[in-house]
Amino acid sequence: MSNTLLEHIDSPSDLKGLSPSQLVQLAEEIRQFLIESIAKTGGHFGANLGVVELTLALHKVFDSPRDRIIWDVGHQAYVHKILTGRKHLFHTLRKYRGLAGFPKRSESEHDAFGAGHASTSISAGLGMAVARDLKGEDYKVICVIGDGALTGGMAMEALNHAGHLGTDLLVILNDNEMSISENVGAVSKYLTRLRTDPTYSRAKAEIEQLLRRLPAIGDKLTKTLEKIKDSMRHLVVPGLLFEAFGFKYLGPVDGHDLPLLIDVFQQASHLRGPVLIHVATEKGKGFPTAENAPDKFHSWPTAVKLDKPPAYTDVFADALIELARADERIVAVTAAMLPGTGLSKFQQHFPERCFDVGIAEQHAATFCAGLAAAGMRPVFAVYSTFMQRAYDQIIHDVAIQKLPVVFAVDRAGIVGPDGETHQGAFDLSYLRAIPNLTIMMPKDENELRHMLYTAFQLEGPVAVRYPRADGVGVPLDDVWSPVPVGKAEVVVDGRDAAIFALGPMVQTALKAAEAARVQYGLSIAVINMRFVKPLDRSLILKYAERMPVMTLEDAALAGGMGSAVAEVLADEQVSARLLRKGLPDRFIEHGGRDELLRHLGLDADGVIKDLVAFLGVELKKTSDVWP
Ligand SMILES: Cc1ncc(C[n+]2csc(CCOP(=O)(O)OP(=O)(O)O)c2C)c(N)n1
Ligand SMILES: CC(=O)[C@@H](O)[C@H](O)COP(=O)(O)O
Ligand SMILES: [Mg+2]
Repeated sequence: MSNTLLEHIDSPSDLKGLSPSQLVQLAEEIRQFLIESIAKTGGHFGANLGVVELTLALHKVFDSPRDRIIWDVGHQAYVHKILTGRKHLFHTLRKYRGLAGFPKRSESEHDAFGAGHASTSISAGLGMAVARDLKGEDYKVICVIGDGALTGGMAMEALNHAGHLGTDLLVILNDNEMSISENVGAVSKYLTRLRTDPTYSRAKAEIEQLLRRLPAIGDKLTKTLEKIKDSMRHLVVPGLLFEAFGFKYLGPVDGHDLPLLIDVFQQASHLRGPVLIHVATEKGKGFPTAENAPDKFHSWPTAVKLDKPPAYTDVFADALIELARADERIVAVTAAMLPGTGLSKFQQHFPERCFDVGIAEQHAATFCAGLAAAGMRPVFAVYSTFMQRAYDQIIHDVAIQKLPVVFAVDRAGIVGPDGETHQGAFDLSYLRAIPNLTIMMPKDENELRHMLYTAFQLEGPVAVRYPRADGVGVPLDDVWSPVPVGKAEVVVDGRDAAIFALGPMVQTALKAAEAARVQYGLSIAVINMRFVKPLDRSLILKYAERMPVMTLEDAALAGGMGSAVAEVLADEQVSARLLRKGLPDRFIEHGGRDELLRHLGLDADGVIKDLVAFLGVELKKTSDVWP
């Protein structure tokens, strides 16, 4: 479809001259652009289709970048990026060195605040508003937050503080009644009532009756009255929750009626103090398949490859179902990530033993502590990056009390296209310091099953971490066998050097060791670490006292498994040669997982290069063959 208007939009100022009907046409062109582009690149889909009109109205009424527009989570900021001079980059969306999938201050002056994790926009916006006031500056701060992100406690903390300060702040609540799955919680129910409150519809009928009794009025006045009536909705059905927080509440407003949105945003721009506009939108708007299944189209669906090994997430879910069948104490908890963690499947089997708490990781962790304290065996399935939100709860509520909570840490290590905010880089570093915690990572999908089984046998908190990746295709045992706690596994013995590898890095180490044998005649031992806490200290010493040692992990070097090994050598006063390989001390940008691992030297080629350089001997390369 030729984008006649869209082709001429390179900055928000290009919107200023467009008529309401042209804006409506532009909305459709943008929708078509999104569908065609995301179908090719992948990425977040439903949320962006749902905010086409909202974003156009924002950039029509407000003056970015002078006025700050902050996107909560930021997965719905593609239209914002299209309107702010980046539409020509969309073929590089979430690709290495391409357009980021979330707002990024380094990418554009229009990206007022970076995002990726939910519920941060109001806090950030309030900070900017207070800075504006302190500096005597004059601009608007607008926070766009979804109904899902509003279930995050941080959003409530910020609403509370904003109401206390009373400064000028505009919050646009983009309510599509969806998180990734259907939204949950009392707030969500409240919002639905606001959208459908019978009080409103009764009052609306009374107003219509009154209008009908007025002397004949022109069509235009009726339309204007219609708009005023709709936007007067707040007088009839006040958003009591938001009014209690000190916000003026406007809405709910039809989030796909572009002229109405422009009217309401213009009205709101003259109001002082904190204002919340409740906008009702449809996730996936304009793409019927997504409208009918918004959870399936949160991200553009990836093609299912039938002949590939199962993903770690699926192996986890299937194993948990088997274990839960045998132990009714097992309950599963997620923070709004039912599909991503595989718990949707668990929920189908055990609906009464599966809890989606909303985007509330802190609550989820302590909710699990309470479940465990009362005799259940909870598992909190959570992405490594999102578990960062629950750090104090893991210490204060779970570990100090040595409660048997299993943390199924998915997306551990490099995740890829979601970039800096989502890489699961830090869980080893932040978990390892916590006493009473057991931390393990399987070398393949079969060992994941046994580790999960073992986790539920332990009388204390356990973290089992696994990557956003497919398994290696090993057969899955049909009997459980407990993994000996704190014991590593010698996969291949060797005499010239030893690679202590963690998780799927064991497969990488095996490839590198075999190549080193073929190309250089080296004999390299490969050890499957299995546990980062407790470590297999005796095995580490056995090798480190006899040969150079490399550690290999898909995790931050600072505080990771390699650091743990170094601590053992230091504690035991062993002067050994140790090379640690893992994620460097910087945030890792977006790109494909394997591509990023390659750039980081964490693929087999990178390992053998570093190993040869580390061993330092003039090695005679006998072959270029890669086994
Ligand atoms: C702290 C945190 N937990 C989980 C997620 C994963 N996540 C990304 S988008 C999303 C749902 C957001 O729902 P909403 O705010 O309503 O936005 P919508 O997609 O409906 O536009 C979730 C749970 C996240 N980004 N941050
Ligand atoms: C925006 C967000 O945080 C989620 O949508 C996340 O991108 C999902 O990641 P996965 O694709 O790994 O499930
Ligand atoms: Mg939503």
